[in-house]
Amino acid sequence: MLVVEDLVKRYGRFVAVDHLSMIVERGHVFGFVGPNGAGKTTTMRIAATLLAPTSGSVRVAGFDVMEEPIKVRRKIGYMPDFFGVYDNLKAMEYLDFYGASYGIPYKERQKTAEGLLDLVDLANKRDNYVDSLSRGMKQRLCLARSLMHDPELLILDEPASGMDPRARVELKNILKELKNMGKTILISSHILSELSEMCDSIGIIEHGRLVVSGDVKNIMQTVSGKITVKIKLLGDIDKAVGVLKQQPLVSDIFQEDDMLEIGYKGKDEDLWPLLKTLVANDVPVISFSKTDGNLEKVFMEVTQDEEMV
Ligand SMILES: Nc1ncnc2c1ncn2[C@@H]1O[C@H](COP(=O)(O)OP(=O)(O)OP(=O)(O)O)[C@@H](O)[C@H]1O
Repeated sequence: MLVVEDLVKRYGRFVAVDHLSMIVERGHVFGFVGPNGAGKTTTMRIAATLLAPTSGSVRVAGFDVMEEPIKVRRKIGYMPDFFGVYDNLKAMEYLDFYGASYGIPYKERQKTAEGLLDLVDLANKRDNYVDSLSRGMKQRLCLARSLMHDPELLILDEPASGMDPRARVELKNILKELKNMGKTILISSHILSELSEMCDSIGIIEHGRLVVSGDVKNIMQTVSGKITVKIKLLGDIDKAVGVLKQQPLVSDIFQEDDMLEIGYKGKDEDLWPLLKTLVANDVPVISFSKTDGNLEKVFMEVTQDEEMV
């Protein structure tokens, strides 16, 4: 759905995006993560046809952003990180205004706007002035605005920034619904944990370069080279630790009460022999499960800027 190839953007001599290539598959939610100034907004603005690249290409649904920007704009819904709203309009009028600018007939855009106000949970604010809405509500309205022309690809630049925890959960639910509706979503954040649960794949960007990208689980395994296994025990922790220490594929062992968390350098199919060994040694295992590990650790491993998570 979105193909970025060898993209470069320079501001004078400063390189903001440095030979970046990535692919966002149709129907996927792709998390674009990186510290402040990494080049996320620049990349997204180029994909949204608002900024010209220095070199390289970006294609949306097969259309090049430089060669066919109008066609690209029909395909995308863009929510910028900073946006203005027209304060003398009511929520419904605001969406209607955007619908009209896309040339959507009156009846159709009224129906679409009502549906979108429902989706972003603002139906009860349809006749309130935009100016009077809270920041989180304005953000949701802006998301609804970007959906008025039923785009296939949503480009959301830090949509959760400044939202309180409740608003973030609500945003996650809205994005889930949009994914179920078949939308492709490119969403950025400098907070990895915000994205890890809702994304199919992520790309980590630093200094304009894509440091790592792909399926969330694969990334964690590739980068850290190990999987994490949680083992719950009915006592006899020392015995379990003793047995685990003798296993060559076990790299680290952390203990928390009756739970052990281990780093395991094997593959999925190497896990059952480990469980078998524990049980054969009379270790009282009551649960044994592979977890997704800690994405934050991966983020810190592949980037150098300590302040970002
Ligand atoms: N118009 C501009 N002129 C000069 N430099 C710019 C311009 N726009 C962005 N930059 C620089 O390019 C780099 C990338 O900026 P960008 O906004 O793309 O980063 P970001 O990853 O979106 O960061 P943030 O999370 O802070 O929004 C930054 O160092 C920024 O200062």
